[in-house]
Amino acid sequence: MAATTPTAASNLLITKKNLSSLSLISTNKLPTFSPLHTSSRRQLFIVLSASLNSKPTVLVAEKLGEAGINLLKDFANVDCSYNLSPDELCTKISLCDALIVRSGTKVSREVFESSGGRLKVVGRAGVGIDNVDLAAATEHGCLVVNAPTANTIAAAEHGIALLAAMARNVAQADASVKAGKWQRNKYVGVSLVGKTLAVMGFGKVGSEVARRAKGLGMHVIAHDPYAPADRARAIGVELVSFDEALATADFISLHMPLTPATAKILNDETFVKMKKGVRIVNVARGGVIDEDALVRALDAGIVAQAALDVFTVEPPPQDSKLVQHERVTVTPHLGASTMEAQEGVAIEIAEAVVGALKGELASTAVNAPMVPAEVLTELKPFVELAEKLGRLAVQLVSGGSGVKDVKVTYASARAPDDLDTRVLRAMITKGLIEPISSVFVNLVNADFSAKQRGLRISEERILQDGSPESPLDFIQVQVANVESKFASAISETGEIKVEGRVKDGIPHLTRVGSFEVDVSLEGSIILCRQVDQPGMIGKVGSVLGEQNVNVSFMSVGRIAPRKQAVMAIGVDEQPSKETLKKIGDIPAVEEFVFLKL
Ligand SMILES: NC(=O)c1ccc[n+]([C@@H]2O[C@H](COP(=O)([O-])OP(=O)(O)OC[C@H]3O[C@@H](n4cnc5c(N)ncnc54)[C@H](O)[C@@H]3O)[C@@H](O)[C@H]2O)c1
Ligand SMILES: O=C(O)[C@H](O)COP(=O)(O)O
Repeated sequence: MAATTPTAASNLLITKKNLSSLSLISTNKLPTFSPLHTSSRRQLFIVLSASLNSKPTVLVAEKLGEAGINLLKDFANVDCSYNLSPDELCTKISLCDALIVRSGTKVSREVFESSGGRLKVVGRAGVGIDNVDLAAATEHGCLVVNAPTANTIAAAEHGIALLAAMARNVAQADASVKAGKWQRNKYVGVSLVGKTLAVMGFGKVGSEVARRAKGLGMHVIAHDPYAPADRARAIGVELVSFDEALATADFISLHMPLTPATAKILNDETFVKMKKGVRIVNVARGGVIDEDALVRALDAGIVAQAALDVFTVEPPPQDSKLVQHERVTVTPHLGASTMEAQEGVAIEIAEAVVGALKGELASTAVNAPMVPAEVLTELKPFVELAEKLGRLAVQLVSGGSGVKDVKVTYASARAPDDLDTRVLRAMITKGLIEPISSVFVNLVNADFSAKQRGLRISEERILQDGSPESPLDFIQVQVANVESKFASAISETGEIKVEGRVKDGIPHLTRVGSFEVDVSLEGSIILCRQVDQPGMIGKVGSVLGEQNVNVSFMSVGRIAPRKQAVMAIGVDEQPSKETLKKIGDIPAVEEFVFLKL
């Protein structure tokens, strides 16, 4: 009877029944464990795989500060090609590992599709990522990073510049003088001091604008459904409802991101709720204002003036009524355009892109879990453990049983709030999916890939007594409603169960089904169920030794003496089919499975 069932992951199942001849080999290899054997340990946060061997190529599609370009050049081939048409970008992208843009380049789904899987990182040299199709990036496993802090002050200063320039008609008066006129009465402005400014969006830029406006003697209120009231209070700003902000403000300054919820948030309906003669500044995104409605509100005298740095379509059409309106001051998206901000943004994005290309987890990732460096260092061995448990669990499923329901249990002495499991879940998902598919799973697309495959992953935390020094005691992965090619992997409750711990920084498999084992998760593993009797370790070890397969670790878990036992054997090399057959031929061996890590 044929004994092997090779799967997509080249696993081998040999059951005792299927074996014919028996041959015993003398023991010539003692089981050894080398905790220093780390050569097979893989980079944990691989965002890139192919480019690690050769210099990656970074396409810089918009002007970037020199310091950033130099940083990139130290690590990659840098192609600075500005003003590419969408077609040219799609053509070039298939040769690039990373792309860096500002707000002027649309990184559409077509760009990701055209990349043929090579594009691994998109760096947005700035804050707003509304020009990047994030869903498409995630589906293609492409990390998107931004530079969220370096241009904050520049944007806030530009907001204040527009506020003051608008109030004193600076742009209009300048144009008038240059046209040979001297209209001192026409350009009488309004004062800022004592006026109420409503900051809409109290994030990085909004709070800096608020701080500066207070310095100008303005009464500042803010609307932001997600901002903590104490942060606002700390700089003397009261958080109010949207309607209250509209009803009480003399000036409104917009600082929220463009999202489905904020698109055209200022529209015909909301303009009528404003104080007559309100003045509006927008350095956020053009799309948060219904621009036609703004023209109507200006003409109706509801809005006295507007100062706009951003537009729904950039550049706006030349004959735009809004841009040409005499009470509107415009700048061509200059919020981030200071020498200082552009150098800062360039360095911030170059470091993020190079880090991502090196396989490090970016702290400014937009479409992947952001894990602070110190947390990551602590979680690193558990991340490796998580992926390997996923790999083991899925390889234990017998062909034909679709994996749908996976339960992950994290046992820890830390309070749930102190343990961010997103990275661990992503790596378990990677382990579960990669051995049985051609999909490349990373932190970016793990949840998406699981959903695509109908894989439901539920998570449970067990709060343990003891010191919370280590983030986790053990991780358990259970696959429900499947059969196993290694019957002993099925627990008392009917699921495939594998459990692991980290010992001395090395991930270990510590339970299979109901059997306690202890094998370091390096190289590959043979699980073997046998009748517990003397000499078994030696017999299996000698079969492997004879074939020059190095055993790195061996452990035996048993129900009771002389009853059934499960032996877990770590091997550095992949044993041949003949070797595995010989193991199965050992009389006491009832079933065994070879699992690749
Ligand atoms: N003109 C420029 O050159 C320039 C430069 C920098 C930033 N920006 C833009 O400015 C905006 C703010 O940037 P940031 O760095 O301060 O971002 P941020 O994420 O720090 O702040 C955005 C704030 O908006 C809040 N918000 C979300 N939805 C809201 C809603 N419906 N109503 C009110 N507030 C809401 C968020 O809670 C957050 O506090 C972004 O759109 C960014 O793209 C423009
Ligand atoms: O979102 C941003 O960071 C600003 O809008 C700046 O965009 P820019 O990089 O195109 O100047």
